[in-house]
Amino acid sequence: MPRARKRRAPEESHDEPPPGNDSQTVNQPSVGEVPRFHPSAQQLEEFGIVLRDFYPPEMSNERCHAYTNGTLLRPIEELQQAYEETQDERRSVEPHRAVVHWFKSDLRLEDNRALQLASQVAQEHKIPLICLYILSPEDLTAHLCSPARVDFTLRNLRVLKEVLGERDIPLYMETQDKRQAIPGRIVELCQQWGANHIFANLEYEVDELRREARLIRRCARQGIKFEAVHDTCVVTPGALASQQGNQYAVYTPWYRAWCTFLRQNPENLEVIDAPASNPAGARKQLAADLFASEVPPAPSNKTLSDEEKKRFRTLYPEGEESALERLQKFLDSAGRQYADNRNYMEKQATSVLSPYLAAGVLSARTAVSRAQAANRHQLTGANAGLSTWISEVAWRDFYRHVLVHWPFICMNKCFKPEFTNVEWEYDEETFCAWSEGRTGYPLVDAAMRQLRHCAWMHNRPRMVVSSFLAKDLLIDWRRGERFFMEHLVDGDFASNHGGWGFGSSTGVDPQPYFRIFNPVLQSERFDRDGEYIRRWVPELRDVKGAAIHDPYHRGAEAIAAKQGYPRPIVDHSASRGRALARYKRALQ
Ligand SMILES: Cc1cc2nc3c(=O)[nH]c(=O)nc-3n(C[C@H](O)[C@H](O)[C@H](O)COP(=O)(O)OP(=O)(O)OC[C@H]3O[C@@H](n4cnc5c(N)ncnc54)[C@H](O)[C@@H]3O)c2cc1C
Repeated sequence: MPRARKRRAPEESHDEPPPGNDSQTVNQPSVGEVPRFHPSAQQLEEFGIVLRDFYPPEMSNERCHAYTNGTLLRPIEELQQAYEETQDERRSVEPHRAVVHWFKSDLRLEDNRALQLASQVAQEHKIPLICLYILSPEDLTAHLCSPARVDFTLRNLRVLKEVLGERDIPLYMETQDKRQAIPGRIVELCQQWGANHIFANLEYEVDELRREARLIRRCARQGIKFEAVHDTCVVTPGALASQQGNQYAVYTPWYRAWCTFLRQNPENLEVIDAPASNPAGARKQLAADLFASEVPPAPSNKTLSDEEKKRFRTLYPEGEESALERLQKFLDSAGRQYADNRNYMEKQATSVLSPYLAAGVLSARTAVSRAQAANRHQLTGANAGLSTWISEVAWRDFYRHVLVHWPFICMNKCFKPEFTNVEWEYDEETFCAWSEGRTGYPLVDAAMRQLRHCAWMHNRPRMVVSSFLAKDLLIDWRRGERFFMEHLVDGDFASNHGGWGFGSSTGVDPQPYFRIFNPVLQSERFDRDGEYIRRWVPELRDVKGAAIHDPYHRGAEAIAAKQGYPRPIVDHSASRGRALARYKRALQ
């Protein structure tokens, strides 16, 4: 972890309630030398992009640069500072009656670093391990967690409780309505259980890093040692630097460095053991209500219908056993042809492991380690399919490394802040047509309907629909980013932001903004026979041949119109010209 330098902690906390919902604060110059708010802040609030119940208005581009050039302290550095400030108190803490592991998005027993560390302390001191999960409806709302993702989490908690119980380890679960109350509640529970040690795996989003920094201090004041450790990435953020010592902003050289690092430090791919069972007497020693704890219900704004629950259970069965089985099956079969097939939507050629990786039911380390073993112990070379798949899992690491170094991307800003100056359209009707799959572009519509039905979408159309929203419709892409999070079962901040940065050309991708996907050509290339479209757009089921990709211009107008399929809402070449002009103007 980088050492924290003495710098200013930012005045605005992404975690604290905003200083008042006062639109007059927007556009005001800042206290100090860095302007606080961006001129379009009000618009972003009205279009539902910045959630002002939780966050301050959109920050100025100057503040983003202040994070980049190191004037403002990054959240990971605030965390490091908390560790340094409390090291004396922490050093003197001795284990007491129990050790706690706090589960967040690491819902598994196998290959879980913090859980194993907690287990080791418990075993060494012959005291029981207690596991904890806190559901925060406010966090789920602030972080735009989809009902499908909440349901998946709750289903996995049920399995976790069972498998932990087999090891006499209790999983205590509760709901905390106010997310600000979580650190205090954790301290309270540790005191109640006589636990002086608590472990958790780090999450790299801004709210979480700042919460953990506060928790380190709060615990230390109470004689409790809180350890938040790196686990979710195969290679820890900050471990890779360019020759100039900088964080990489481009994937290809970063990926080369990632492979080199793993070859030189193969222990990073060693899978970690599951926790040992609690001592035989743990069930008697611990309060009975710990073992009787029930999985909390989904908050009312995150519930699914019974039909949806059933559907998602079939599509994404819960539990790490299911995840490992899916992984192995993929590596043994489709994974070997992944390089050739992965872009074809109808081939089912990808692993669909993203829900498991996002919720931490499967660790990225296990995924890469097993793929490497299947690939004759190579990260690259040997089988092209498996090598390409490893490089895709690496994207997940890459976007987390980017998030840690440029934390403002987690605050409704893009990696290239100058692109927040693009004059976006804030048109609700057009946005609805896109989100409901009524744009008249069959591939876009099929993909959006797949998302609504499966809470998941294949990667290729994710790229197409994000580009379509940002470029063809010129709608502020951050609304699309939000919509994805609110609907995806695999919603993951870093990967989603990275994907939207790619689609809207506002992110780390080095390609210039004038790369604009043509949705019809993409459809012809990656859904050659139109099977994907026919599956998700029933209005076009009877359309034959190439007309499926663009029915109104290829002689299938009568069928499309009869079935009520909409005409294209924009003309691609005209909207392309409009996008190029707007992007160019923003940069000028
Ligand atoms: C606009 C947009 C939004 C996206 N939002 C998310 C998101 O919220 N959550 C998410 O997990 N992925 C997201 N992705 C990345 C990617 O589309 C999904 O990870 C992938 O489609 C999941 O399917 P799979 O598990 O079959 O992937 P596979 O092709 O089997 O890949 C294996 C794993 O590698 C990782 N991975 C693969 N491609 C990427 C990528 N481009 N970026 C980051 N990780 C990747 C995922 O964890 C995935 O499960 C997004 C991509 C775009 C373009």
